[in-house]
Amino acid sequence: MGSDEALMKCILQSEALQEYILETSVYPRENELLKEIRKVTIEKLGYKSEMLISADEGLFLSMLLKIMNPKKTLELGVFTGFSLLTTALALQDDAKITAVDPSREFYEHGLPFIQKAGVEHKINFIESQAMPVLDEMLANGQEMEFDFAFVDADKPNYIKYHERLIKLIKIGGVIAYDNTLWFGSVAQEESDIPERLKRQRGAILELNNHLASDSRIELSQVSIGDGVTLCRRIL
Ligand SMILES: C[S@@+](CC[C@H](N)C(=O)[O-])C[C@H]1O[C@@H](n2cnc3c(N)ncnc32)[C@H](O)[C@@H]1O
Repeated sequence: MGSDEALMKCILQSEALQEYILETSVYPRENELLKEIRKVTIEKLGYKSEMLISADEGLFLSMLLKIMNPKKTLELGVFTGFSLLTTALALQDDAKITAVDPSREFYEHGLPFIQKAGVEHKINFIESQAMPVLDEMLANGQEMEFDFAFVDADKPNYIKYHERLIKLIKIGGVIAYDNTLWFGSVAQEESDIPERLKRQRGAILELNNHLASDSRIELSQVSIGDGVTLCRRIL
C-alpha cells in the first residue's frame, strides 16, 4: 500500500472522524431520553458506553425501522433499554416489541425514560434467557410471525438464536446482529488481540462464517458502532 493510501485509511478509521460524525449529524438529532439512559448507565451505574449500541448505530436502526415499518419485532438483550427505546420510538403506535433479558433490574433502570417517552405500551418485556422464549414461540406455532429482530445478547449463543430466528422471521423480514466486528478484532491476528476480547471473538467469527454461507438470507455487514450485520430472510 502506498503512503497516501495508508494515510487515507488511517484518516477514515480515526477517532477524530468518528467524533466529527457524532458531533455534526448524530448527537444533535438524538432523542433527549436516549441521552438520559446513556447518562444513567454510564454515570450512575458505572458501565462503559460500549455496553450500549452507539448513538450513530441507534440513528441507523431507527431509520431502517421507519423504512421497514415492522408491526412485530423481537429484541434479545435489553440491558438498560437504550436500543429498546430507540426501537420503540421508531415504530408505529400499534406495533409491538417482545424484549427478552434475564435481568429485569437492568430494564427497570431505563423504564422511567421509556415511560416518559410514552412508548411503554409497545413493549412486552420478558425476564428470561432468550433460548427458552424462542423455543416456546416455535412450539406455539409462531413461525413467520415477526418482521424484525435485534440481537445484542450472549455472543456464544448467536448461531443457535439464528437457527430459531430464521424460522420466526417472515420472508422479507430482517434479523440484525450487533457487535459483529467485535471492536475490529475479527480482522486482527490472534496474537495481537487483547485477552478480554478473545473468547467472544471466537463466537463472532463463527457467527460471521455461518451467516456468510447461509443461502436463506441476503446479508449486509455494516461498519457502524461495533458492527451490525443485517440478514434479510429470502427463503
Ligand atoms: C450489551 S447488553 C445489551 C445492550 C442493549 N441492546 C442496548 O444497546 O441498549 C447485553 C444484554 O444481554 C443480556 N443477556 C445475557 N445473556 C442473555 C441471554 N441468554 N438471553 C438474553 N439476554 C441475555 C444481558 O443481561 C445484557 O443486558
